[in-house]
Amino acid sequence: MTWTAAAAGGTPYPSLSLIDQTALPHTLERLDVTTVDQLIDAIVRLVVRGAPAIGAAGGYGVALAMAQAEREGWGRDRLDAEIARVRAARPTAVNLMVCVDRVAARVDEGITAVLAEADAVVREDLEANHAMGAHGADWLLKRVGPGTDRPLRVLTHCNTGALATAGWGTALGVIRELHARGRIEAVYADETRPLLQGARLTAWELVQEGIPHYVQADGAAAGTILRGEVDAAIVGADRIAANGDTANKVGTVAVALACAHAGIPFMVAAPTTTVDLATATGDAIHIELRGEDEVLEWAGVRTAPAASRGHNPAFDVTPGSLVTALVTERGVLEVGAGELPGDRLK
Ligand SMILES: CSC[C@H]1O[C@H](OP(=O)(O)O)[C@H](O)[C@@H]1O
Repeated sequence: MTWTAAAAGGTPYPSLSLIDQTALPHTLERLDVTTVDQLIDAIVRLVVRGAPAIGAAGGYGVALAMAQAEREGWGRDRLDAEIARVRAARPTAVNLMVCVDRVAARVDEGITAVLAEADAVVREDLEANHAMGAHGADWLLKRVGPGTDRPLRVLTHCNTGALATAGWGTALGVIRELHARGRIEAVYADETRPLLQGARLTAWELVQEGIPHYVQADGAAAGTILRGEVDAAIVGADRIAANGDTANKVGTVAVALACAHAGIPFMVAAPTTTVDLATATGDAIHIELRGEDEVLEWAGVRTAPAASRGHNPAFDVTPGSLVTALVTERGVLEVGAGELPGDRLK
């Protein structure tokens, strides 16, 4: 995502340019937003998505609100209310709240300071992803096939790559690092119903990088794991509670349960901006319920009978006891073995 000041970009107003992830993998398009409403719509429609990416977009959203406030003559109360709307655009990924709060704290210093803080959020996330990739790869290579140089077969769920972050990725960042070290045999990418972030976005990123992979139905994941066809599962997170319970894309907890039964590592990779020590357990995490039509139709074509209702939680919570390894930019915690996020991660 890139910020363009009105003078520089030719747009009549300062704008935030976003890759439109709803158009991938077939077309690479950008959406330029200039208002708070347009940014919120882009977050809700998953034009921009992924916990760190919506956190970064939220940070720039503070600058967008300030520019709109100047154009439209808002007072400070209206500006604060509009920033709060950005903060609340999606409820589960704590990165959105953390990053908006961090950047909004500099509003009184003016838009240049706000943009500098939003840029810092992006820079730090990219640095965190590379650090996470190295920590995660180091841990996995010690744990799986120790003493051998055999490549790994890994499973991942949803999209946790450059599209979902400031770049490189979280779980997909670990996979990129393993590939760079010549240690990936194949990636099994869950398609990730209902919006297909895996089939559309993770597969697109893996193709860009030449990383061998298979797209599979979400329902195939447990069988793939129990048949011993993968060595580990690596997923992202949207909010990690103080006890290690982890909210992530719906379907993740099934992967964790299968890994536990098969005795293979279930790794969560997330920056410390995703750890929410103020939330004690996963029971307190607000799980976003999305529109019924996302599960009742595809590409605007109804797939279920007209009389059917849809149940569409966007996330589920994996108990910390099932998390073999939590990887952040600060290192690896073996949550399932009793190590907890706590202050060590802040
Ligand atoms: C790198 S965090 C990505 C995280 O966000 C995704 O959710 P969504 O596509 O709805 O934004 C999914 O839970 C991923 O693990």
